[in-house]
Amino acid sequence: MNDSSYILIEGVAQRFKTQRGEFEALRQIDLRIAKGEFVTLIGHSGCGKSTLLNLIAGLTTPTSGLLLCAGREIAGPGPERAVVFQNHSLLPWLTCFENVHLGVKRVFGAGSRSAGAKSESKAELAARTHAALELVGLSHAAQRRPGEISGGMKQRVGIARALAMEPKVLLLDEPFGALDALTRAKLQDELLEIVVRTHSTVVMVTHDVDEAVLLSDRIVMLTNGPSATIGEVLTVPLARPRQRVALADHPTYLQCRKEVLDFLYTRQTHVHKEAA
Ligand SMILES: Nc1ncnc2c1ncn2[C@@H]1O[C@H](COP(=O)(O)OP(=O)(O)OP(=O)(O)O)[C@@H](O)[C@H]1O
Repeated sequence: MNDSSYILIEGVAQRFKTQRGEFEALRQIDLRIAKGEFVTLIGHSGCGKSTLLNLIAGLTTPTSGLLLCAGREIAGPGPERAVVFQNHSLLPWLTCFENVHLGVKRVFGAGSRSAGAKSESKAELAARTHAALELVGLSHAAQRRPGEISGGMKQRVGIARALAMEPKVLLLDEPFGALDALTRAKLQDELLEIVVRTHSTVVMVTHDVDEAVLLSDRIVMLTNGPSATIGEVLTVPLARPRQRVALADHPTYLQCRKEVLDFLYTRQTHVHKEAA
């Protein structure tokens, strides 16, 4: 393993058994993601973006092919790979603090550390939890429950929970999909800052071309399913830190945007057959 193939995906295919027989969602996926890189997966609805992200998360195993993270086979979920879903999946009866703390305890608490690593004290676990909530600007809402905060705040708690576990890889499945445009823009900006601070490797599923260009080092464009594969990979040569307003009429930004739109709406028109 070297830093340029921190996540290595080779010859991956995913087939599902359905009532109408076997359905091939993904075929021949080959991708190397460097340490610290921000990669987005984009493609039409149902092409297999979440299927690929779930494979990297270790939530599913491929029908064929190989996935490695830091040189080790991905054989299941692991604390080095945290996932944030669109529906933020918080436990409604716990406060924001407790929701984040739960993840922190699982990774750093008593009995959870790998051999040789010392489990942390109660005070240390609480400090980690507070720090994560602060990172996403939610210290003031620590004692509130999910039902008492907005959708954007819930999503920030989900991100705080993932970040608090200090994952090497952050996997985001349309984390801002359910939010209004302004909240979405604010969270994208926060994510940009957090990623710079934490040097995380990020793989993010999105439908949003502007989001992909603004956030990514590379955009992986998937062909339509069934049997989707990687159609094109676009490198976004924009310097960081990136400012959305300054980029809005930047020629490189506009060119990248055009290339992704061309791929999606000229080279991949949306004809998709759902699995049974
Ligand atoms: N467990 C499963 N069994 C059968 N088919 C499945 C299963 N999971 C996903 N599929 C099918 O695989 C294809 C890819 O699904 P996936 O959810 O990965 O797409 P997606 O690109 O993330 O879609 P969207 O953008 O709409 O969220 C779809 O046709 C879906 O119906």
